[in-house]
Amino acid sequence: MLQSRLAFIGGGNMAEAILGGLLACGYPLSQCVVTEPLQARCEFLHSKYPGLQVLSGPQANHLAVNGSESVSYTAALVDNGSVHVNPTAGSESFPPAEVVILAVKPQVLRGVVSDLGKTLHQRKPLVISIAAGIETSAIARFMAEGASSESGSEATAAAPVQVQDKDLPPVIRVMPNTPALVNEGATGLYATPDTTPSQRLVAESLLGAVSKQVSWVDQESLIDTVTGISGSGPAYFFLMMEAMEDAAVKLGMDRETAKELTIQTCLGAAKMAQSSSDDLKTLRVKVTSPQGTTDAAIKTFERGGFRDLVAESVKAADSRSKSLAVELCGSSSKDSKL
Ligand SMILES: O=C(O)[C@@H]1CCC=N1
Repeated sequence: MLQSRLAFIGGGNMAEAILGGLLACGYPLSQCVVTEPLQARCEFLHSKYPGLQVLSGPQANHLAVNGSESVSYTAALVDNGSVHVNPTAGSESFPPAEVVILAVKPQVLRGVVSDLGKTLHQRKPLVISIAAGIETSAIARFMAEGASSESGSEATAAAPVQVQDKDLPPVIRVMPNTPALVNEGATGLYATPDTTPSQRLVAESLLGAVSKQVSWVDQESLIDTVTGISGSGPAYFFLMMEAMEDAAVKLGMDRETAKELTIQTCLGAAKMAQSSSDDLKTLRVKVTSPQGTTDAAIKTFERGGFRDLVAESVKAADSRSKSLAVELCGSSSKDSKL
């Protein structure tokens, strides 16, 4: 696998899932740095991944992207006083990041990217965003705001943008899902036209480390649909499993047995769907004997408007992803169909 120097901005669950998957595939720990504002989370990451560079404090993101020589790194620690690092890595220098993975919540992305604007503009790493809803054009705008501002730390909508788009780092927007935590993720990716094939390959192999399915979409608005299907999708299946478990309990089964049978049924159905040459409808019909038990259940689902409800729910997630862009960024990309 390609072994670019990686900076994870944000050390939450998805960052950890990607990092953990990469390390499990043999990606060198020394090529990764994570920034994380919460001290308890830093300590957790330190203890789970001994030797991992975990930076915290106001300069952490800049250090992670810029890298540091041994001397200035130590000086930065002393001068700043609030950058905490894994002591085992404290005496090492580390190079600038070639890939920056934005793994912070969409609500704080603007501040983080704007603050990093000058550094990103100078270093031009490949930027990969996993933030739901935030479009690549908005990320470019935040970088430009930060790169153009005097301090590089103030994000205001009115900041004059002097930096040209062509001078900004390329951005790839991805939507993984939480099964990445168990190496079973499904990820959608969208690359802006200024990314190169080798940058796309880097993104694909990084996300591929924790995803069994990696799919590119050619319109950015389809990332919102990826969110509606696979990003949010695990929750739909958990809801279905909860409902099945509750139904069996109501019929007199103990909860543990109901849970185990439900989970294995879900897993078995998914494995059959994945390995069979039959399409999903054929697989369903094959379980459904005419006038039998499954037929009774499926007819009840259909009468209750199950398909319309699912379509409406996926559309609601897709629409929410699009409206997040407007709420948090004040505008949407050209190809969004709002
Ligand atoms: O619910 C959310 O906003 C995020 C995006 C995809 C999964 N969870």
